[in-house]
Amino acid sequence: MNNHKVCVLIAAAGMGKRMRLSQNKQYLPIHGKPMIRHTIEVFDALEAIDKIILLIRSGEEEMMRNILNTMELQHEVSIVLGGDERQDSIWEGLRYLQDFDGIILTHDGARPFVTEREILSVIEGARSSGACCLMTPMKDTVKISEDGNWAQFTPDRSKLYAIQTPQGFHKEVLIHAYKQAYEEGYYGTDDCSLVEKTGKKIRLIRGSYKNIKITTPEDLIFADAIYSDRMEE
Ligand SMILES: Nc1ccn([C@@H]2O[C@H](COP(=O)(O)OP(=O)(O)OP(=O)(O)O)[C@@H](O)[C@H]2O)c(=O)n1
Ligand SMILES: C[C@](O)(CO)[C@H](O)COP(=O)(O)O
Repeated sequence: MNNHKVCVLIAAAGMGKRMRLSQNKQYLPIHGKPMIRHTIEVFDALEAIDKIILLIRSGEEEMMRNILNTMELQHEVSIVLGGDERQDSIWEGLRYLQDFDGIILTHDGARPFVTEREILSVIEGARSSGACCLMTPMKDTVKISEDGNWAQFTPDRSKLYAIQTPQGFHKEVLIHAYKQAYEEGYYGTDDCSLVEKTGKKIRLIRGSYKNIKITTPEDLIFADAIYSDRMEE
């Protein structure tokens, strides 16, 4: 698998409802540049990446093309329309990649602070294990509740990991998992959960607490701090 090509599917076709804005959060500025541009730049800088596919919302083609036109890209970036849920968007990317064979990375456009080192570790994990993702050990105590009002129980924190993207797969592993998920009507919040359901084990790779997903408004405060910290490194 060492010589196999690597393609990244960047999911940017969400609404960003939890940001409570009238626009898709992908275009919000972080230190003067749209969030999605930061994300694309990290992957574009890597020689280990062969293809970049951007999953976007219908109606946002011009906005995305304008951003790409202002960048000095090393890679050709293809734009593909996403679907209703994140899973549907990734599936559209997989359908677009029918002739591609190799390693597929999936990444959230809303995780602009991923590093080159983390991406390379996921490519290596995908090559050696077939399926992997970045994680960080849980820092908080987690409770299970059916209704959000009353706690049922507290899982053992030493066995809990917060899962991030990129997630990396041999293409056939991911395609098999997606087909099975759609047959079973299963929707997951990440790609690894679909692969787990096929019985395949997922390799967990230690990531960084800085690889946050911009999800709610206060994440922009953390984003500014992480960006400033990076500039000082
Ligand atoms: N139909 C969708 C839904 C989500 N995503 C992408 O998946 C990533 C992770 O999803 P999330 O943070 O939940 O983003 P949104 O769906 O945009 O946010 P919300 O759930 O608050 O609406 C984001 O980069 C988002 O653009 C996507 O490509 N297609
Ligand atoms: C894939 C993911 O980033 C893993 O943490 C996340 O689950 C996607 O975002 P969502 O908020 O769950 O849609």
